[in-house]
Amino acid sequence: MDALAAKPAQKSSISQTSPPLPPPSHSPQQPGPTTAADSPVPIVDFGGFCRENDEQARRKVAREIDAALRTVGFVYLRNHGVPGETVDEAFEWSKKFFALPLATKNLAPHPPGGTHHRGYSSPGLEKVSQHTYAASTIADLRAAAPDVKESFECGNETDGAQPNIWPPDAALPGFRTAMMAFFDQCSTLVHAVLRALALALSLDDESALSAAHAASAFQLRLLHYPPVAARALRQQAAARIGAHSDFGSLTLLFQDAVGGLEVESPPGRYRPAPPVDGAVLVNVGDLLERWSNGRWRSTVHRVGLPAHLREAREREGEGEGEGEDDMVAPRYSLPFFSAPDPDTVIEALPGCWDEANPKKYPPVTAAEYVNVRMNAIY
Ligand SMILES: O=C(O)CCC(=O)C(=O)O
Ligand SMILES: [Fe+2]
Repeated sequence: MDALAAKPAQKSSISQTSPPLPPPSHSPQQPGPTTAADSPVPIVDFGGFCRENDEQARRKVAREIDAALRTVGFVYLRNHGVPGETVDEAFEWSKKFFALPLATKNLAPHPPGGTHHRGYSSPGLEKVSQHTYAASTIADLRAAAPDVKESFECGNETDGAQPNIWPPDAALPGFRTAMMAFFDQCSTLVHAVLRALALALSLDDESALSAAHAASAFQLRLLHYPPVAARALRQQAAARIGAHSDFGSLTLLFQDAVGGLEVESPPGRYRPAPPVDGAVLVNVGDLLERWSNGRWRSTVHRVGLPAHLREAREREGEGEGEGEDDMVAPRYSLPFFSAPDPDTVIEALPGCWDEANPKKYPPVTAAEYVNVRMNAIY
């Protein structure tokens, strides 16, 4: 199947007869319990959504996720259904992959350009940015503050538009099978969260959003941020991942214990989104923000100095202090990006617009939008 081949764009037939669910009883400005003292990201127990016969519990979860995505654009889900051992194993495989010699990793090279996003990218190949720049500008940005990371991308084995690029099986036997098993678990979770979002909007068909992702042409990314001098991150001579928003609909993020992820919420202020034991972080991408007519926020985020190191520094004052030359521990994370099927026309969903709140964005197909963004980062 050629998922990105130009099929005629199909009009969305997603419909809704009742208004979206009302927000939860706590104010949307304070959408529920959060984790670190200064983290704005709420924690929701997703287990209730999986209780098929408990409509009240399912609606409560849908309302809580809706409230979090409307305010912060990020939410932690507990009891998300991806077994803890599976997540741990995925991290182990990622560590084994990145521990291979560079020459072996380069046997699965990421192709040049941004349209075939698979395989291994060595440190410095990708510079994530929020905007579409000319190639020379991207080169300048990279030289000024390189993203100190390496990555491996893989997708659905059925995605003919972007075939996977694996290292030879003998280099890491079992890697491919394990990655695809993890991929399937993550896909299942994305489809479940999409059902919760459809319920939040009171769409007639709870599977309408999930159905618009029927091809599951998603992307699993293994990320390794090697140790880096705290000073370089502080002085912005290097970045782990620069400030950006994601392109697609929903991103799942599993992170190790190191920390350093920050979300820009409220606008103009970065606050931590630290690892939460047993929870997955879920965030909205640009296409879902457009599709929801801005109801759900695609929030800018970045990875830099872990909060405890920044706090220590603040306590020491701004001068050259102890720990200035410290190395920040290596960090591993596993983002999983979903996007609607390429020919899906992204325009305001029912329940997300009316006369008082008209459609904000012109329609665009998922493929058109993602291609513009992808070409800006390689
Ligand atoms: O490594 C992380 O925690 C974040 C990664 C991320 O934001 C991305 O790959 O888009
Ligand atoms: Fe991201």
